[in-house]
Amino acid sequence: MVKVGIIGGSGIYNPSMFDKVEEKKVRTPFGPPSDSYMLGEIDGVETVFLSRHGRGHRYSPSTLNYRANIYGMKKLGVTHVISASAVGSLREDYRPLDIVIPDQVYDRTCKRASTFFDDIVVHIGLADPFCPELSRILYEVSSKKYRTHDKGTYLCMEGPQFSTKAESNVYRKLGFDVIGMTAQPEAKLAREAEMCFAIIATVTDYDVWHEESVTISQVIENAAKNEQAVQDIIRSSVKRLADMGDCQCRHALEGAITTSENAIPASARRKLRLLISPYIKG
Ligand SMILES: CSC[C@H]1O[C@H](OP(=O)(O)O)[C@H](O)[C@@H]1O
Ligand SMILES: Nc1ncnc2[nH]cnc12
Repeated sequence: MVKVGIIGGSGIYNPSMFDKVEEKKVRTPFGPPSDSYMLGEIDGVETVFLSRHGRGHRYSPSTLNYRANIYGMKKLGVTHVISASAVGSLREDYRPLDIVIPDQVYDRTCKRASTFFDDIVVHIGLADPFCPELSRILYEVSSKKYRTHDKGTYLCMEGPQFSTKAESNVYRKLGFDVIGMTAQPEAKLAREAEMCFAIIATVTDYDVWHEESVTISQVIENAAKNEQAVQDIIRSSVKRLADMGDCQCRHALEGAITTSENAIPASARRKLRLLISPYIKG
């Protein structure tokens, strides 16, 4: 059974693409998520929405609780997560208001808890950090109506300040395509939680290699201009996800739990049961 989670980023705070909405608070062993989850459905498929930064945009990319947000999705039975994100462009041909479905990410964050597994040792594979199948569906749906790029490397910076011109130019020279502040550790955690995860990125600006400066009002204004497009892409993709077959992402922990079963403390078993129970007896 498919259940689709949607994480709304800057400029996307409401699940107005849902048919009916019920609000649910979720408790997690990692603390509180950014907000309540909104439960609903799209064309008969169960859906869950969470505002990444919380209502009123209360949490910055460095302070928001990624572990709680992703754990909450897992606890609600979500199998596929679509993240909506605002990004700056690092190349001329990825223009403001274009849509990008990134296929790679380069992690430059340094202040964030980026694994569920502090109490046991788990090494998952992350060579392809975004689910290729989910990304393909998002691209196919989006490109029918909107100017869409099917790949790109997302440079995830710590923030919350925007880049300097020197940094922006270095990122371009290194071949990165778009820049944002939230793709990691979200993608890592979704993989650890064995959920398919992909990003619909809206280009809001050309970052500072091209412009004199980037301002938050410019980002929010352009993200809001594309809100209807993002909601439309999600609505049209959900039905197709219901037909998506099994996927490697859903088995990411197979063979990845390195700590011997008999060395896993009872407290860790309790805390991590939701994530590791298919692989651990008792
Ligand atoms: C609001 S300006 C910078 C902010 O926007 C993006 O957030 P999100 O990915 O949640 O749309 C970017 O990553 C920064 O966090
Ligand atoms: N230029 C930029 N840098 C970092 N994050 C962003 N989000 C949107 N535009 C951005």
